[in-house]
This record gives sequence, structure tokens and C-alpha cells, in this order.
Amino acid sequence: MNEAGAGPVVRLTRVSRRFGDRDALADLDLDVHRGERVALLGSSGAGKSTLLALLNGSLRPTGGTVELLDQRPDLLGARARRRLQARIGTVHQRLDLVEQVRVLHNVNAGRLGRMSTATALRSLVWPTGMAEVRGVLEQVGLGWAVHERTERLSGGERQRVAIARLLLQRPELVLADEPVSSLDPARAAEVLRLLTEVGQQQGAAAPTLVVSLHQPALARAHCTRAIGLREGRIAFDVAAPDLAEHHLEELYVL
Ligand SMILES: Nc1ncnc2c1ncn2[C@@H]1O[C@H](COP(=O)(O)OP(=O)(O)OP(=O)(O)O)[C@@H](O)[C@H]1O
Repeated sequence: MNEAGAGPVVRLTRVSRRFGDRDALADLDLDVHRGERVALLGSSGAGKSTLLALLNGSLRPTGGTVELLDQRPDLLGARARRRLQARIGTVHQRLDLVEQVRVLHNVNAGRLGRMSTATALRSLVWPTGMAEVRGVLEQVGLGWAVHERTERLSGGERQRVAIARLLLQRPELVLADEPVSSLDPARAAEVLRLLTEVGQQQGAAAPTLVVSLHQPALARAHCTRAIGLREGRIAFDVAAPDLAEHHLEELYVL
């Protein structure tokens, strides 16, 4: 059903996630539809990273149900869950790049989820589809860096390598955990524009993106919807252009 874009990309029903005696998320109901660009706002510890980990199937809820692309990750076997996760692209705060290898190898890792294990291993030594790798690097402005060692790139450039890897993965849902917190305003805007493009290449009418941010102006400019989390609960859920000062006060006033 979701291939046709009919059902929600994400459906959370009464979801909780407890760590020890602390609820990181409590009683959350949330649908995200194809084409939405959702900004997650909230102070440190509000539950944004926990929510994103539930949305890529890497964390299980302790209560309620998580449905991603019409499937329940907790009911899938390991192989089926990996197939589902290959359809979801995540940019973590720590980027998960292998620093010592050339940029092309990090980018090429984006398609490993779509390959057999043998092909994936072979491609780590003899990369295939170099034109495609070059293409996505050019798309993020790093055409020159194909053969550079990843560790030689700046923080902003490494960020764009991680996005090029996503472009190659062609995910149906893009998740990003504070992808612009260390970037200057111009680069932050560029990264958000690129994340939006990752979804657009799917040929869908519009991308589906969930991104945690600390900058309300970026949420207004790049997202369609803004969700505020406070102490693991949804404090507001509004159209991004309607995000106002009083919403932010709900989140950030101690
Ligand atoms: N693996 C874990 N073990 C124990 N507690 C955890 C774990 N992960 C998150 N928490 C707790 O859950 C709560 C929510 O954390 P989370 O990282 O989701 O917040 P956040 O909004 O992403 O914060 P930040 O903006 O600082 O990244 C916090 O109290 C945190 O300490």
C-alpha cells in the first residue's frame, strides 16, 4: 500500500520507551504521511533521539506499537527487518563514516542494504557503479572529493558525504538527528535543502523527512510541520509556518 503512497509512512500508537525508571517517551500517538517534512524540536533530553531511533527500527518501544512503511519492525525476523531498514535512511549526529578510507567507499556503503552480501563485500574492494557515486557527490558539491581520504575533509564536508551516501541508498523515509548543530547558518540551510532532495529523488510528489533541530527558523523555512517534545510527550504539533514564540517557550523555559 505504501509503495503507492497511500498509508502513513510512520504510525505510532500509544508508544512509550522507558530506560530504567525513566520514561524517555510516554504515550505518543503520531502519524507521518508521505511528503511531510517534520521538524522535531525540544530541549536536551526531551526524547528526540529516542523517537528517531524508534522510527528507524533500531530501538523497540516498551509500550504501544510502531509501524514503519506498513510493517511492524518488532514482528519481523532479522533479515526482513534489515530489508525494512534499508528503506529508511538515517543521518546520525556522529555521521558513522569510516575516517581512514576514501570518500567513495563511504558513499558506496549507501547501497549495501540493496545488495547481496557477496556483492556488498566485493564492492568494498572494487567499487561498482562509480558513475553513480560521482553523481551523488557532485549533487552535494563534492565531485572533487571522490578519491580523498575521508579524514581530510572538514566537518561540513563530511556531513555532505553522509548525505551523498543517503542519496545512493534512495530511502523512502529520511531521518536526521541534529544534522546542522555544528554548522554555520548558510551551510545549515544547504544541508537541509540537500536532505529534502534525498526524498525527492524517489520520484514521489515530495520527500518524507523527520529531522531534529534546535533552530526554529530552519524548521519554518524547510519543514511543513513542527512537533515540540517536552519530557517525552508532544507539547505541540503545528504547521511549521505557524511555529510561534509561545510554542518555543513551552519547550525551553525551565
Ligand atoms: N540508552 C539509554 N539509556 C538510558 N537512558 C537513556 C538512553 N537513551 C536516552 N536516555 C534518556 O532518555 C531521555 C531522552 O533522551 P534523548 O537522547 O532521546 O533526548 P534528546 O531530546 O535527543 O536530547 P539531545 O538534544 O541532548 O540529544 C534522557 O533522559 C536520556 O538520558
